[in-house]
Amino acid sequence: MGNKLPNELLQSLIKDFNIEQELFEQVHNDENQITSIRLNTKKPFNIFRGSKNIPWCDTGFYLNDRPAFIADPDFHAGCYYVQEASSMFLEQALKHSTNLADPLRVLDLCAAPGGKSTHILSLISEDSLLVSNEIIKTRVGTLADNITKWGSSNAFVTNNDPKDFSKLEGFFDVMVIDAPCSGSGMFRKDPETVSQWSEGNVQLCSQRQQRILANALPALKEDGVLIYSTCSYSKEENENIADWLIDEFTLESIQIPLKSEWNILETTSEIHSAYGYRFYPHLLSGEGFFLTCFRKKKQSGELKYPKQKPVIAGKKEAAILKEWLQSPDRFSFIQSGDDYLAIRNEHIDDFNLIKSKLYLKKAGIRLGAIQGKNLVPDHELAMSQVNNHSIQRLELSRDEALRYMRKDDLKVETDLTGWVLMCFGSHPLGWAKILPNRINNYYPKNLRILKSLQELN
Ligand SMILES: C[S@@+](CC[C@H](N)C(=O)[O-])C[C@H]1O[C@@H](n2cnc3c(N)ncnc32)[C@H](O)[C@@H]1O
Repeated sequence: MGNKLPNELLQSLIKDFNIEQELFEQVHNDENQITSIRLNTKKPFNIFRGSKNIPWCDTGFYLNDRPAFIADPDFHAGCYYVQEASSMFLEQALKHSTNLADPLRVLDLCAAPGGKSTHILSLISEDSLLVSNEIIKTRVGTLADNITKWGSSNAFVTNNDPKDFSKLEGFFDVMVIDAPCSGSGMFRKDPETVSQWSEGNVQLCSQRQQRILANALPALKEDGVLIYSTCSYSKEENENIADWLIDEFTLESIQIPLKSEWNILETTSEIHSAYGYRFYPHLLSGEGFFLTCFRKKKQSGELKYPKQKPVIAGKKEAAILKEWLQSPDRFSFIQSGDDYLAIRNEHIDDFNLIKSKLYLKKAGIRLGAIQGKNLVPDHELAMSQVNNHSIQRLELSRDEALRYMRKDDLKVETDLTGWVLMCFGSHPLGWAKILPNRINNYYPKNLRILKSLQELN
């Protein structure tokens, strides 16, 4: 049984949005949890039996029950992302506001742990760039790990305050701001949070949302698209923010076509009739969510690129690095400390610019360090969608895959020696160096599965 919902919130939802109180309260006492995942089309796998498509997301699926994801090697290989269904509506907003075939610069400003970022990466073209930012240092590592697992080569991960983005005036074509909020939309999933809700906190969140938006908006181009979302039901964090945005900035509201059977509610804000989209758990299979979308109508200042170029790998090093990529000519090799990064050629100037203005945690694909004439390959290269198909691969059973990711002693019959991609269902999990008498396991320590095999089975 969930906690009683805050009366002030209920009353405002009845008054402003005419919600059916009884059904809304009932669904918050329902103990059946919805589990949904989004597939990585670049890493196909046998999806769980009985999964049903989420109508507003081509790659989103509801699962019949909640499997132990940690015990599923496909999960660790980056074949899917476990994500709340309502928030996958981002796909409709992107499809209807932009041309996804164009090379776009996209900013996901409040990105950890990476649900929206991995979704964006599945939707944009390979020559588009995603800058995925998280302000909180302790959350940016998980964000980078999730993007590494997804395997895309066109993402940069930054760890900056939204105000730092004012240095990138007019840079982005699309800005996704999934803002920190009072979280009422998660009351059903996480009843513990009900007791933390207060009207005062809603006000604080609304002020913080305005600060974040005001700081970030200069970095959006003229005609660029802003997508703003929260997991709150409060009008102060949703429709009122839309009105405030139109008052403060020259923005035009974008309507997103809906199918009536989706049961998503279109709202309009009080002052400027900006469109908003509300998700209620008693009306659809998903948690509480709000999204609104705008086009910027005002010219931003012009951005100057720094003259200094990054350090490009020498010919000898490049020759070594090229061997590890499927289409090496699409990439430039950049030295970063002892390591080399593969950055898509079309993103080199952006890499240079962003590196000079922001704290860049990850960019492109980290290939590894060169020792003597050989590369010691990095985990990012193992997980990437662009590694060379001719790299040696060893297919593991589920049990072997779990042992490998636990970093247990592994004995597998194989004639392979040297660097090998340890795979499950043909998707790499990480590296091993196979010697005639033993296997050196290079699965990253920080990702190691800590549960015992018994607990995993
Ligand atoms: C709703 S969560 C983002 C979820 C993420 N977009 C996803 O889909 O996985 C909001 C994020 O905003 C970050 N955040 C908190 N305070 C912030 C601030 N003042 N400015 C920018 N981001 C902030 C939080 O750390 C959190 O990662």
